[in-house]
Amino acid sequence: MPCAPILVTGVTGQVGGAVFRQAQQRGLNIWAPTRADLDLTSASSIKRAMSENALSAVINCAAYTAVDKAESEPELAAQINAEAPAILAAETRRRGIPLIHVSTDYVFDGEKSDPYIESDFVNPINVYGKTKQAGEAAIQATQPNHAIIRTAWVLSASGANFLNTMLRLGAERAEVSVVADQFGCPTAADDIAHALLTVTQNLRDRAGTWHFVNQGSASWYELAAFIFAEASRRHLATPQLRAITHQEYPTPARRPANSQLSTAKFEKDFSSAPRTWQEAVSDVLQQRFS
Ligand SMILES: NC(=O)C1=CN([C@@H]2O[C@H](COP(=O)(O)OP(=O)(O)OC[C@H]3O[C@@H](n4cnc5c(N)ncnc54)[C@H](OP(=O)(O)O)[C@@H]3O)[C@@H](O)[C@H]2O)C=CC1
Ligand SMILES: Cc1cn([C@H]2C[C@H](O)[C@@H](COP(=O)(O)OP(=O)(O)O[C@H]3O[C@@H](C)C(=O)[C@@H](O)[C@H]3O)O2)c(=O)[nH]c1=O
Ligand SMILES: [Mg+2]
Repeated sequence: MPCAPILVTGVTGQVGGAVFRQAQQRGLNIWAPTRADLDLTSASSIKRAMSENALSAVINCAAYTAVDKAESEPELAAQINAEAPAILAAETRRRGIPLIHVSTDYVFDGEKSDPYIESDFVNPINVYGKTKQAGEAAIQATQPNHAIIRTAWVLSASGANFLNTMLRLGAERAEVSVVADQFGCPTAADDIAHALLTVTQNLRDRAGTWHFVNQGSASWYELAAFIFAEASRRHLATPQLRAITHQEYPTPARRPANSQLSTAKFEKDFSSAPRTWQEAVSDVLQQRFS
């Protein structure tokens, strides 16, 4: 009997799109409805979509990801990032299938100086982070058969992300200023997708939270400098890049000063080590310019 499909949400996004493409390459049976067929703001839409098919697992890649806008739309962000995962948790539990859920480094406050491990205290400092943390908590309380994969600073060739913002601003302006006092782990959507499929296929009776990011860390400024150096190598015009503090770049949402994640647990449990962020970002730029 062929295996029932894996439901993947967020297929029009960076991570969901990459999961969909890689799953197809692996010959997996995937069902990836868009928002029109599965609207995460509607409990009845989620339940209806899930009852249309027998499913073997759910990978939830959809989210409200506009960090600054979330500060003025907290209810909508909570519906998508907290209430929808709670419903997915209840529905997957009822069906006896695992829920693989994507979460974020922004569940941490950024006060730690070392990379965060999975058991570290969560203390989100913005609305987006609070709603993502509430989603994690709902899943942990409802569905024993789950994997929460926290990732960070997601980049892809076509998505709405920092890399594409920098390339756009770099083409428009002579000078670009970027904060140099917030540190994290830039990560390619393709690498996260690979990790999510590895977890989905090897979860067995394990449950829990794992961190997955590309290796190494950078400030947003260092990431911008790397992106422009690679662009310049390809003979594109690049701006003067200026390092600033986060106080010099006021935003509606506060962001953690250090949200590096340790991947030691993922590497041990899934026998797989991520590549460096520089390799991953080079790859994204290669795709972007080809
Ligand atoms: N982007 C990042 O830097 C990071 C992301 N993450 C997490 O990774 C996951 C994937 O993020 P990423 O791929 O970057 O996200 P994107 O912003 O690229 O995509 C979000 C996806 O969610 C879908 N979505 C939003 N609202 C709804 C809704 N009401 N009903 C159905 N679908 C909806 C969007 O659909 P539509 O196209 O219709 O809007 C889109 O497919 C998320 O859980 C996010 O929190 C974690 C760390 C960093
Ligand atoms: C556009 C721009 C941003 N910045 C700063 C603002 C901010 O501190 C930092 C990054 O801004 P962005 O809005 O691109 O990134 P942000 O939305 O904070 O990215 C986050 O998204 C969510 C979904 C996550 O889960 C996180 O892991 C993280 O990737 O760069 C500058 O300093 N100069 C600029 O020109
Ligand atoms: Mg953003």
